[in-house]
Amino acid sequence: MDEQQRSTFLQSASRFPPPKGIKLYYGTAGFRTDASILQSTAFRIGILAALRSLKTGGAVIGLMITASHNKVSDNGVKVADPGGEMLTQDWEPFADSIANAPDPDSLIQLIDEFAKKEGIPLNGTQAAAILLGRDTRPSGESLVEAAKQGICSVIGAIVNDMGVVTTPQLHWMVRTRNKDLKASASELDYFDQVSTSFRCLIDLIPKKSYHGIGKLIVDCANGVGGEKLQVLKEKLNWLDVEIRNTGKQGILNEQVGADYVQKDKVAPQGFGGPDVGVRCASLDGDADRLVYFTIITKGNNQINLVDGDKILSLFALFIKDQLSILTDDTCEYQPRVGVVQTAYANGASTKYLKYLGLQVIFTPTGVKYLHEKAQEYDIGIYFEANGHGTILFSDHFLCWLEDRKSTEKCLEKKNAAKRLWAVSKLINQAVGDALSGLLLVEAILQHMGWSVDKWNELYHDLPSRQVKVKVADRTAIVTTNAETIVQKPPGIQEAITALTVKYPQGRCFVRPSGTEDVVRVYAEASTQEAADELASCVAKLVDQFLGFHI
Ligand SMILES: CC(=O)N[C@H]1[C@@H](OP(=O)(O)O)O[C@H](CO)[C@@H](O)[C@@H]1O
Ligand SMILES: [Mg+2]
Repeated sequence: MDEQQRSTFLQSASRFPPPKGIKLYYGTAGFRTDASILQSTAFRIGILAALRSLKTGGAVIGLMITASHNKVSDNGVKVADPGGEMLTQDWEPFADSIANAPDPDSLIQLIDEFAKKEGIPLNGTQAAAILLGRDTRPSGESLVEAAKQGICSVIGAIVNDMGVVTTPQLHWMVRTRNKDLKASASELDYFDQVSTSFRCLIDLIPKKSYHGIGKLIVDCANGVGGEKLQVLKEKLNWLDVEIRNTGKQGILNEQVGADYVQKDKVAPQGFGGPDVGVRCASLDGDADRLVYFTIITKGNNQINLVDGDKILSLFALFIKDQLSILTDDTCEYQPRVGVVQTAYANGASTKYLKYLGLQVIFTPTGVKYLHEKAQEYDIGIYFEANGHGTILFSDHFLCWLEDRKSTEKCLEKKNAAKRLWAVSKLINQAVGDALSGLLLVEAILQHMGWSVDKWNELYHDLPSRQVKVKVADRTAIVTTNAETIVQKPPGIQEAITALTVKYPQGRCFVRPSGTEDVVRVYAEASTQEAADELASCVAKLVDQFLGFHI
């Protein structure tokens, strides 16, 4: 790096000392911790984002300040790569090392070495471009400022602050700008694209099968999703949607939102007796997760949960139906469809998807793994049970589809092509997006004329239980086979298997969490009592092998 660059780094880095005695990690979803200790991380990851842009030939890179479904006092920093996907895993060790560099000199040395190794020019000759966004957390503003200072300390870097946006909106903007350099890819463009493609799907519903499906109530986790869904509601003149928990009164993610509803299997705050039987949905704090539910009876907040696995099944079914209208065995080109899940997917969902004739693949937990796998297909559909997921379409498939859409003579086939095209425009192909996912669910339910109960009947979830175990060192557990088998410490897998085979339809696995200091235990069996018992026995086993007493 040249002298001017070195002195610019030195001056700005001295204003952002790292927190003492704390080690930070770029985990499953970027850095995430108490907001009060993130200033230096935001600054340093600002630098990283600018370097990433330089490395990718000046492509637009995203930097999002959010801690998703965590409590309001937390915050986080994560980076979006040129395709709108998560930062490449190769750069995570560099992110860790600069976040933890003890002083400006060691920080500059790390940057210098890394830039040399990666062949990144640090002499101001090339421009870097960064899009910045944040969720509604009060700490967001000052962290955005810190990130801006980091970005601007790389000479020639340009930063564009998009303000308060959902995480998927920022990823979408990054992807769209890089795909089409002329595209403005503003928030308005996002709303235009999703509302136009949603309307297109509704207009393509065969009139004879059209039935109204009634009101929808959406819990917005008191986060950013509330104000954005309001924009869509107005744009679509969508009268049958009621938006709750918009953050005007309640606290972000406190007993509200998709994570709370999915993990605790209860209705969020602000929902009750009058909502029994109504189709309800929950977004998380930064609107990248979505689940549906219905309240079962008045007087308690028990719900029927319609989770990410069921959203995945609905999408897969619709796509398969449209593809089978469009192609037959004589077709030269047979698009490859892949469905990607993790071990947390309910066994009944996997069985259903296989019964549909679809190829189901498993990856380790974490969107980056699922997304990467889904990219290998013409149509790759992925979801985590917690409601994060999307559909990816290959360029080759989209070219073929565009041609079919315009040249197809048969109206039924032409309409199927138009529907798939609209899905590719509506769904956010950068990351899971609760708002575009919600519109796709709504369009498909209307297309099918299905109630939420009918949808939920696609298959019956196997009873399951998830528990967490605190251990001395969770990294002592090493897994393989998409986290379903424990390799280390020796002996534990044999003991888990011996317990699991005692339960009809039993399935159980353990893995260290990537976001919390715990080991997670997941168990499934034919009854709830059996699933609970299996989970609790295996949790005891984990404690015996790894607990604090050894
Ligand atoms: C069981 C579970 O829900 N795990 C979540 C959770 O990861 P853990 O590594 O299990 O802590 O947070 C990740 C990031 O949000 C999400 O991708 C993942 O699905
Ligand atoms: Mg989230």
